[in-house]
Amino acid sequence: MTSALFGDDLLERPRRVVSPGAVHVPGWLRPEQQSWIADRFREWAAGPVPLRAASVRGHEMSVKTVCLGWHWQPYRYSREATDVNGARVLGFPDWLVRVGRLALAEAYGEGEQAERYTPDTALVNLYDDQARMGMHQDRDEASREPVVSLSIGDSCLFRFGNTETRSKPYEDLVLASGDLFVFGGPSRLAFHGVQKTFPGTAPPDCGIRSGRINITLRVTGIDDVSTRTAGRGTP
Ligand SMILES: O=C(O)CCC(=O)C(=O)O
Ligand SMILES: [Fe+2]
Repeated sequence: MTSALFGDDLLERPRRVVSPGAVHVPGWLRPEQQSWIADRFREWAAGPVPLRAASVRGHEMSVKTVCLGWHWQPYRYSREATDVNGARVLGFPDWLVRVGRLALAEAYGEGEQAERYTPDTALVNLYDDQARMGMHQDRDEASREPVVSLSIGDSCLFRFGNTETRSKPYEDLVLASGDLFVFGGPSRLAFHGVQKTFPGTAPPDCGIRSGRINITLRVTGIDDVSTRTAGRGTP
């Protein structure tokens, strides 16, 4: 009873700086926010670019992804999903920019960095019970602004390592539904991956019954001016 009232689960999983610039905030999204985002996920997955497993060096990833703003494929960003169906990806919604700014303020404190943070792409991943993600760096962005990660649904075992190698030292932590994880600064290029999910752990009110959604907000650092003026005739 009191644990439901006073959130013992959150007391047991305190907010934590995992390494300099990498901050884990358990239970940051409220259940109604999680389930609202899960509804948006279903809209995004409906297209124009469907969820797809990206191919990395000829191997399909076990995770399925849909992108907003810019489409990611190994190892670049484009407006059109040329490796899927050629359609232009959905725009990056304003509310997600706001979420990104709130996330940075939560992780690093209020201030100019949080106010100015303007993510322009989101990689939205869906994990089924077997899916995992090998150790990698997020380094296809020209910008080194932080990555904001939001998790909804089943918990997972997340491995967060160092910037030099895929191997130790690293730390394994559980990312549960509603958790925020931000990595920037000296941890921006840390290797990380998802070892496994824990099927059946999605809370009943999170908006998905099974599986895990992870959203990473990023700043591509792509200068769009060349695209916009490519038609010439600009005075
Ligand atoms: O699912 C996660 O928590 C991490 C996802 C990730 O590392 C990525 O999309 O690059
Ligand atoms: Fe990543």
